[in-house]
Amino acid sequence: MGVKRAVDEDPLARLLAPPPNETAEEREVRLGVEAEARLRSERIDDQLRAEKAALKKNKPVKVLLLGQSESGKSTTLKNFQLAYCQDQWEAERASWRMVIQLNLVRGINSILDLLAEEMAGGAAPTMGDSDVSDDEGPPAPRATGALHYSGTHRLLKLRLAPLRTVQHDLEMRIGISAGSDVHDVINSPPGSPVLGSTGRKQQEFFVRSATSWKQSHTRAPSDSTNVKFHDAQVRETADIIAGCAEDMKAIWHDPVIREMLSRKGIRMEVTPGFFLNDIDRIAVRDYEPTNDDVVRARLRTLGVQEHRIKFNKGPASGSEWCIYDVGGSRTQRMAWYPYFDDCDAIIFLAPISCFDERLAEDRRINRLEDSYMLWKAVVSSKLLARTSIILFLNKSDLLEAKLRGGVRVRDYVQSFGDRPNNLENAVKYFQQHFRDILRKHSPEPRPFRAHITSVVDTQATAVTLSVVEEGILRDHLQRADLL
Ligand SMILES: Nc1nc2c(ncn2[C@@H]2O[C@H](COP(=O)(O)OP(=O)(O)OP(=O)(O)O)[C@@H](O)[C@H]2O)c(=O)[nH]1
Ligand SMILES: [Mg+2]
Repeated sequence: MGVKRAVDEDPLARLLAPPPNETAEEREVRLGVEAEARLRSERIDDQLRAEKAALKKNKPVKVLLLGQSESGKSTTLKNFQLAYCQDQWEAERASWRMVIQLNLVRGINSILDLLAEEMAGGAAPTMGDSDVSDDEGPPAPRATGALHYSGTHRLLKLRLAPLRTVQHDLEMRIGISAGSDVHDVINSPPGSPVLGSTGRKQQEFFVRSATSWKQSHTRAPSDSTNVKFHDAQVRETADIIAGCAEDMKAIWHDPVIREMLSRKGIRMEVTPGFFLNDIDRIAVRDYEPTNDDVVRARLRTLGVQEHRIKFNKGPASGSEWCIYDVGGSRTQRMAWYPYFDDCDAIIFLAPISCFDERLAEDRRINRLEDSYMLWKAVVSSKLLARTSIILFLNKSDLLEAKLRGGVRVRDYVQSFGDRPNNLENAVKYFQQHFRDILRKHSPEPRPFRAHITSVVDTQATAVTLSVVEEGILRDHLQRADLL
């Protein structure tokens, strides 16, 4: 009765209602037509749903690599590229030669700078007077006796002078290829806890574009004169570096120089990106970078660089990912914000070996404290409340080397207390701190996903990445209502 009244009252329903004098035969035909129409409509709905799902599925997975400078973001990206973009990796490998040569030459030039300063009677070579003195930590043992710099040091300094020009040429070549200015304002060579803060104008090198400096090496030569000139430059650089090999080794292994570095609290042997233990292999005329060299090469990132990776194997096979590698120094962090929107996952790199180091860009800030602070900002962000966050407690190899070398965590992190000073305890302690921050500050409860990493170890990192990829993809599909 109710339906009848509704049909009577609704003009559209009245129009579509079956005729009152419909015969049984007509009714059967009408019902058949209606059933077919319903089926067709359902098929169209299914198709639309499938298309929408495919669209969502094909939407690239957006991943941000975050963390302070030198935390290992670009190195993590290289692990993705090595695993999934092999052709491109092979094509670009040779172009990294310039960067690796530059890393090595910069390492030597940094030592020469310090030596020149010492020989000119600059900063006294004691830990107490060095830049490291403003680090928190144990009172510096006073080094006894002045260091004696001999004629050999003077001679080595002179004979290695051509490396200044080599550094400049390499920076120009990489920088010009990238079409950008080549110097940063920060006075710190890579990875060094101390170098560069003595007021010297040794500046860290970066290029603005992620790819153009590599393309210049891989693209077809357009002008044969230019190509000849370029090849001659490459040969000349390799010749000079090879010619300096013995002197580079001599200065690097010199006991007085080692003592000078040690008194300044500089541990170049555990400083990534200097290649000082590889002089024999790299300072040769026909040097070809290995995969490992490329992974370890240091080129500072400026701004935010987008890299697209189409996965052809592994758990994420078939999906396309957009990975953003960002510059991590304090002045660059404002540039991250626009990328938070619509971001599927963040891989947050926290270098746990840095508990006794300070930021190159602000010597008042302990690097571990800076990582805690950044982590807190990321996990407490409302904008990122639905973003998967994965923590890499990175540089665990360097942490182990430091602890084995006798550096005590409790001298820098008082609350570490009397726990045994080994890798296992230190990692557990730092990890717990990151977990506590997440529990306390995440706007919604979210799982704490952490991995202990050393991203220069590509084999171990490949295993970690496959676990990470699977998790990120699952979250991505869940977020798109596809699971
Ligand atoms: N031994 C060791 N070295 C590492 C590790 N992760 C990164 N490195 C080295 O640390 C240096 C800095 O790494 P990058 O990946 O360039 O750091 P980043 O986070 O991209 O730094 P910015 O671009 O300045 O923000 C490089 O020389 C790397 O080879 C690690 O787990 N162990
Ligand atoms: Mg980087």
